Amino acid sequence: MDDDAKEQRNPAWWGRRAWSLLSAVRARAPLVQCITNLVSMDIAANTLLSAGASPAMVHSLREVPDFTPRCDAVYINVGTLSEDWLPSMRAAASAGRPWVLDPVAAAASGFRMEACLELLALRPAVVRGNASEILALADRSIAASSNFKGADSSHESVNAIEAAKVLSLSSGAVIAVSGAVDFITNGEQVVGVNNGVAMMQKITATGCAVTALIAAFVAVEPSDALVAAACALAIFGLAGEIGMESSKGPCHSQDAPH
Ligand SMILES: Nc1ncnc2c1ncn2[C@@H]1O[C@H](COP(=O)(O)OP(=O)(O)OP(=O)(O)O)[C@@H](O)[C@H]1O
Ligand SMILES: Cc1ncsc1CCO
Ligand SMILES: [Mg+2]
Repeated sequence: MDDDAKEQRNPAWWGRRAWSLLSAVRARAPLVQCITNLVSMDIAANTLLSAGASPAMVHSLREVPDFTPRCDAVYINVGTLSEDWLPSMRAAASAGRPWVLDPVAAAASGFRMEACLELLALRPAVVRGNASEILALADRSIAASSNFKGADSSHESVNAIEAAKVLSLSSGAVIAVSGAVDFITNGEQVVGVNNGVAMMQKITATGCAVTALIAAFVAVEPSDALVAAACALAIFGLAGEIGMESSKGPCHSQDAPH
């Protein structure tokens, strides 16, 4: 192992990298075009703004030729995919900007799976999904799994590490699997991020929001998507930990005041 790889095993190195990339986002305010699902638009835009980036929810095919080349990164999310939006996704992914894919519920239908695989062939810098989504992209037979939960994961992230490595090597993208521990791989190295709180699964589109943040980090560190993705996931997880300290979380019916 060379000196740089040894240094990367040091948690202090990761802390410094995460802080320096967040500082770069704040200083440069990268413009991130988001073609994302209707559920996630607010939380993704607010996540980008809170980190210092500039979000733009621009999804018309007619705007892509003018707008996408001016962006620092592109974020594409298939959560509420329709036939109308797929051409915009294809065009924005092909515009020569670094881009990041969120394959929400990839196994939900043949249409969605084909769209994800087609987009994957357009060379995203990073794909961030939950364990079920990454497993399904790596092996379509997982799509037939009986405990399929749509946009939610029915698998643990640790059980998708090998699939993520295979998918990374076959696609050329860095693959990030979110969960109790987030795992990020370029097919050889695997980095684990242990931040976050379980409550984040109970807020819709937190996964979509962190993928948007990954796009902002890729915008300021396009030459090292593995580090960009891992640092974005760590910062987002830390934000969740800080939020947990001041929040009581969602109110279940048995806890509600009578
Ligand atoms: N058990 C857990 N403990 C700590 N953090 C978690 C846990 N589960 C998820 N997270 C964090 O929550 C965020 C969203 O990850 P998750 O895997 O739930 O995404 P997702 O299923 O794609 O979400 P969505 O589709 O709602 O956007 C990530 O930052 C992840 O690290
Ligand atoms: C609930 C849901 N359905 C489609 S996208 C989305 C947001 C979480 O992925
Ligand atoms: Mg998701």
